[in-house]
Amino acid sequence: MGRVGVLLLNLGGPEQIEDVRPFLYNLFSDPEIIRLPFPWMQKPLAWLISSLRHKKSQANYMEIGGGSPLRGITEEQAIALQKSLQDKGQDVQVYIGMRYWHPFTEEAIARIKRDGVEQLVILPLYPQFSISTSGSSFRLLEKIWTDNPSLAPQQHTVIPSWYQRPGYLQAMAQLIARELDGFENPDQVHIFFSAHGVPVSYVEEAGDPYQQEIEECTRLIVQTLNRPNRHTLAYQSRVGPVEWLKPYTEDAITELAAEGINDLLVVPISFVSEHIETLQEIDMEYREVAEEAGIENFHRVPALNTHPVFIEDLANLVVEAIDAPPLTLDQVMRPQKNFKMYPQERWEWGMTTAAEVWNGRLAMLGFMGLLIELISGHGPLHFIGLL
Ligand SMILES: C=CC1=C(C)c2cc3[nH]c(cc4nc(cc5[nH]c(cc1n2)c(C)c5CCC(=O)O)C(CCC(=O)O)=C4C)c(C)c3C=C
Ligand SMILES: [Fe+2]
Ligand SMILES: [Fe+2]
Repeated sequence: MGRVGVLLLNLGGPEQIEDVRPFLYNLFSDPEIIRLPFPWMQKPLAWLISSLRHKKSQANYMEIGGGSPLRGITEEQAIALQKSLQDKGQDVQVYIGMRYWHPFTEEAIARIKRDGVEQLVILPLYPQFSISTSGSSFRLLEKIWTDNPSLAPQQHTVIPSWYQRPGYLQAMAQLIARELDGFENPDQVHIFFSAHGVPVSYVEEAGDPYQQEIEECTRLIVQTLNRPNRHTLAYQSRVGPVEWLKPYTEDAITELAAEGINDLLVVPISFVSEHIETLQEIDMEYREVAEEAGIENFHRVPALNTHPVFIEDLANLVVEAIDAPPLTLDQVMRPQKNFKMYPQERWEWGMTTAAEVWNGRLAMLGFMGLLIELISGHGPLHFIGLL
């Protein structure tokens, strides 16, 4: 066996307040985050959204100290994983490839090439697969290696998702049990699983398995926890005007409060590190929603970060992947290529789904034109004197 490397894939986050705008630009430039019919629209729209959103986003990052802790935590996870692999007799180098901020995936691939890694294990730090997260990073890797085949390692294997791993489930159950036992009446606490949302169209039109994996993951954590508490699953962090997976976290919290729930324990489940959505959105925004709705005791389970049971399980997962027959990017991405993706749809006449989608697209184009005109002060409506 040649030199082995592990590539940890993650989202990345702005490290300082000035990074927020270019970070948002990178995020919205990703066609897996905003699915548009024409590639040429992607960059102008990314520029527009990052320009309109960055102030609000910066204010949120200011509330957690001016930047995302994601890079630091991911680096600690990489060090802990490498150590755990060494303890198992595996001489493996661990790399980090972020999708939207430093260290970028491209940088990681250059280092992997320079170090002469021959066999690469690709491990996303997202327990559940989504087109918008792991899928996006896989697509980027595919592109890097297609554009420059000399950068590809001799052999690679992909771990698409791993939410059903026993160590991950045990670590989550341990953290939940510890928080439950901090309440006065642990059995009366309502456990509230809050997953990052995605637009409904990802699941219903593009075939994203994310919702199904989140539901299954919640079921397995509850089973592993083996406590009598009631629980709810809801989706947070909605962005933009389209419909996202429901119930929305804020609505579900308000409904539970109306039912008379007094003790709520929030469990973030789509991400294994502390980040803006746990530290600001849950700890500040949703806490306020809950308290205003009458919930007296609002607690949150910390993210796994470098929980030893979790890291040990990741190391076992890597060892198993090294020994198993490889699962290539092509094999993992092939089912996605058969999904109904917007730009590849075939046209049929009448009020078909495709017609509705095109109505939506044209309306969106008009809306974008209007926004650009409102911001720039130039355009056809100004020309004919309507603005
Ligand atoms: C599994 C986790 C995540 C999914 C699924 C996901 C989908 C998704 N996200 C956006 C838009 C934004 N995400 C932002 C930050 C962000 N997203 C995730 C995770 C998932 N996203 C994380 C961990 C972070 C935070 C990184 C950090 O800085 O700590 C942001 C920026 C923050 C903000 O302005 O609110 C946006 C915007 C979409 C549109 C989407 C699915 C289509
Ligand atoms: Fe996100
Ligand atoms: Fe948010």
